[in-house]
Formats: sequence, structure tokens, C-alpha cells
Amino acid sequence: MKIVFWGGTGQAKVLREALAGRAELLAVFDRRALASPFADVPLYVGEAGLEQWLRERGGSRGLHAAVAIGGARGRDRLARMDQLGARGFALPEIVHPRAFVAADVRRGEGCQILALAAVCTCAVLGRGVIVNTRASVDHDCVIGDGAHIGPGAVLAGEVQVEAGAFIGSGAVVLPGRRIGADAVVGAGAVVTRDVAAAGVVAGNPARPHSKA
Ligand SMILES: CC(=O)SCCNC(=O)CCNC(=O)[C@H](O)C(C)(C)COP(=O)(O)OP(=O)(O)OC[C@H]1O[C@@H](n2cnc3c(N)ncnc32)[C@H](O)[C@@H]1OP(=O)(O)O
Repeated sequence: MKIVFWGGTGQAKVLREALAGRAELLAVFDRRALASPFADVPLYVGEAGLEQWLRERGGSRGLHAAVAIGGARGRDRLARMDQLGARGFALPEIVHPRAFVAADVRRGEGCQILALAAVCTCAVLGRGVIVNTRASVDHDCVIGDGAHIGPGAVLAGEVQVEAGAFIGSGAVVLPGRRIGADAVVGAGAVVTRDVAAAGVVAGNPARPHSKA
């Protein structure tokens, strides 16, 4: 598969490694004028850079794209997926060969499931979801579009994570809890109660977090 990435930072490096030997990376795009993260792949800046590249190449026919935007920026990832899809790129899922994904897991386009992650039976992943390195999504979890389950986070069974939410590294969410849309769960938090939409929680047990 021939692929381009939108996003030229750490997530791009991780995605390329996840695809090693299975895809040819042709170009990286970013809204900022960054140095390319790869010595052998050029970085083009912004929409204008993408347009120029497509003109030179003669279009997006047969090409794939992945959006390498992580952190709490799930809405940005989804918006960029929409733009690339509208330009004719296919948006494949990227599953690291050393991730475990149960055969019955349903997942939307453009999901990214990284090394040593586990996604267990009857889980449902929306569009553009990231299950990051060594994260665990247990049985019957439902993860909304654009949500990001951070490195090493653990979702017990039947957890619901709504669209755009971000679960920080190493957080634990107890069975059946609901994390509202666009909420942020801090690194290492232990979530014992539901989290409201757009809420930010941290600590053990997790409590609403505000800047000091
Ligand atoms: C591969 C990858 O890297 S994927 C990306 C993974 N990224 C993460 O997991 C990051 C998750 N984000 C966090 O945990 C953040 O710190 C948040 C969202 C909880 C808080 O962010 P901010 O409000 O910007 O926190 P800020 O850094 O200003 O710290 C404010 C206070 O909260 C404390 N704090 C920050 N994060 C946490 C946390 N996770 N748990 C407990 N306390 C925390 C800080 O120590 C600070 O306390 P102080 O004022 O007494 O020194």
C-alpha cells in the first residue's frame, strides 16, 4: 500500500514503524513548517503543500492516508480525515502486527491500534480511534469516534468512551464507567465514577482537575 501521513511529529514515527514492510510512505504533510521526521520522506506544508503534491503526482487515485495527530486532538484528527477522504484518499486502519485484536471487534475507518495493545471481544471502536502502545480495551467497551486511549491505559469491561475523549497514559477506568465526549482523563488516574462531557479529571480516585 502507498500511503501519506498528515502530521509530522511523534505519531508519524510510530505509525511508520507499525506499517514497516507493509506500506510505502510517500509524503508527510503538516500545517506547520516542520522538518520532516524522516530523512527519506519530504514534508509539505499545509493545504497548499498537499495541493501542489497532488498536482505533481496526478491525483490521489490508489493512495491511502493516515492522520498522525495524537494527544487530546481527536476532533482535529477526524476533521483532517474528512478532508483527506474528500480528496479521494482511502483511510485504512493501521494495526501493529504485535497488537491483539479479537476477531469480532467492530472498528471504524482509520483506527490506529499500536504495539502490544489489546482490544478484546465484543469491543466497538469508532472512526479514527487510537488505541496506543500497550493500552488495553476490554470486553464490550464502546469507544466513540476520534477518542484516544493513551499508552498503557486500561479500560475494564463495558466502559464507554464518547467521541473525542482522551484517556491519558496509564489511567485505569473501572468496569462500566462512562467517559463523556471530549473529556480528558489525566495520566495515571483511576476513574471510579462517570466523567462528564468535556470534564478533566486526574488522581486516584479521579477527581475534577483544574489548573493550580
Ligand atoms: C505516546 C504519547 O505520548 S501519547 C500522549 C500521552 N499523554 C498523556 O498521557 C498526558 C495526559 N495529560 C495529563 O495527565 C495532564 O497533566 C492533565 C490533562 C491531567 C492536566 O494538564 P494541565 O492542566 O496542563 O496540568 P499542568 O501540567 O498545568 O499541572 C497542573 C497541576 O496538576 C498536576 N497534575 C498534572 N497532571 C496530573 C496527573 N495526571 N495526575 C495528578 N496530578 C497531575 C501537576 O503536578 C500540577 O500540580 P501543581 O500545581 O501542584 O504542581
